[in-house]
Parts: sequence; structure tokens; C-alpha cells
Amino acid sequence: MTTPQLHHRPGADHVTTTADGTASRQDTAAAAQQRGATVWLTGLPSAGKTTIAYALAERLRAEGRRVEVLDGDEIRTFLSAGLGFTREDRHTNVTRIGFVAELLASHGVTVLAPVIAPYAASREAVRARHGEAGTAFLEVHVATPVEVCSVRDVKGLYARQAAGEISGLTGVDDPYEAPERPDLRIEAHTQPVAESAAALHALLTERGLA
Ligand SMILES: Nc1ncnc2c1ncn2[C@@H]1O[C@H](COP(=O)(O)OS(=O)(=O)O)[C@@H](OP(=O)(O)O)[C@H]1O
Ligand SMILES: Nc1ncnc2c1ncn2[C@@H]1O[C@H](COP(=O)(O)OP(=O)(O)O)[C@@H](O)[C@H]1O
Repeated sequence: MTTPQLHHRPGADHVTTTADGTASRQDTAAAAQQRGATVWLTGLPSAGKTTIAYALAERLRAEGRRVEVLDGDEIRTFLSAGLGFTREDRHTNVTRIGFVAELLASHGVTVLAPVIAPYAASREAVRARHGEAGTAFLEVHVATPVEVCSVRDVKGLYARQAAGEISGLTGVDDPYEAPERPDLRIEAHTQPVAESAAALHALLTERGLA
């Protein structure tokens, strides 16, 4: 007897059943049929990556999709605790997030990763990993210019850098290698959040991922 070969990790191994066993099996079956993807939102601090990711997540969830947001900040508290902002540490952080994202996406989850990922080589490594596994990967550049980001300054990092309290801030005194050919570039400073989320949603739909 030949053992069936799985060419892709299946998405149906999280079966939970209700008392009568019907409704959630249907939900699980529907979710398992969804094609997952990783959507990586790269850009400077305060560019709007997280805000746009959560707006898109809300819309996708309302449509019945399974969505996870892998927020750079949160990941650094757990998965990447102890890592700093050297080139090496950022690369490690990005590839770790890419690893988890691919796992989830291969199980039908739409993964949104609002993570700076300043180095093209790190993003390329994540894309390659997805490619090897046959998992969809979209690179989205949230292209808010540093002049706008530094005024928003959600976490006060730009002010602290200007005051000499910190150094190595992405886009100011640390590199940011903007994607040359992203799947989508969002000029987040020229349009409202809802419009940016809609543009991303349209891209997912066009690629058969939403
Ligand atoms: N030096 C320096 N440079 C850049 N960012 C800094 C720095 N120090 C702290 N932070 C804050 O760390 C948040 C998470 O960063 P990431 O994990 O996305 O960065 S990276 O991809 O590993 O480069 C990142 O979150 P966002 O502002 O949401 O992008 C920053 O607020
Ligand atoms: N058009 C816009 N698009 C996205 N964010 C915007 C916009 N206008 C203002 N903002 C604000 O800019 C800030 C961006 O912060 P955040 O989403 O945390 O950025 P990042 O995750 O890139 O560091 C938020 O406070 C958000 O409300």
C-alpha cells in the first residue's frame, strides 16, 4: 500500500466540535479551505504599519477569515525577548517572525506582520522560505516619509533620538532599505487608514487570497 504524500501542511488539524458536532466542524472545514498568506507591512517607526494591519484584520475577520497580527512590538516581548536593534538582531527577529508567519499561513491563516524589517536581505529570506513551502507572501511598503513619521512619533523615539538619548533609530541614524518592487506601496500619509486597508484588501482579492 502506498502512503499518501502530503505536499503541503494541511489546515484541518484544529478540529473542535460543539455538543452536536456540526456547526464548528463546518466552520473548521470552511476555514481549512481558505488559502492563507503572509502580508508583511514594512516601513519606518510610526509609518502606520500597525494601524493599517489592525484595520485590515478587522475587515477580514468580519468576512470570516482567520487572521493573526504578529506585531513587532509584541513579538519583541516574547518570541524575540532579549534581542536588540543591531543588524544581526533585527535579522534574527525578522526571520523568526517569518518562520511563525509561514507556519500559520500554511494552515490557512492570513498573517499580518507590521514589522519594520529594515534590511532587504532579511525580507528576501522570509520570502524565500515562503516560496519553498508554496505559501503566499506579499511585501507591502508603508511608505510614510520620515518627516511625517517623526511628527507622529507615537512612542517618542524620534524625539529621544534628537535629544541624544538613543541612537540607531531606523530611518534616522540606522538604515532602512525601502523595497524596490513591493507587491504594494501604500502612501499612508496621503490617504486615510480605511483607504490603505481597502487597497490591501483589493490586492488580496486580486491574488485570490481574500
Ligand atoms: N532603534 C530603534 N529602531 C527602530 N525601532 C525601534 C528602535 N528602538 C525601539 N524601537 C521600537 O521597536 C518596535 C519593534 O521593532 P521591529 O521588531 O518591528 O523592528 S525590526 O524589524 O527588528 O527592525 C518598533 O515599533 P514600530 O514603531 O511599531 O515600528 C519601534 O517602536
Ligand atoms: N493616514 C494614516 N495612516 C496610518 N496611520 C495614521 C494616518 N494618519 C495618522 N496616523 C496615525 O499614525 C500613527 C501610526 O502609528 P503605528 O500604526 O503604531 O505605526 P507603526 O506601526 O508603523 O510604528 C497612529 O497613531 C495613527 O493613528
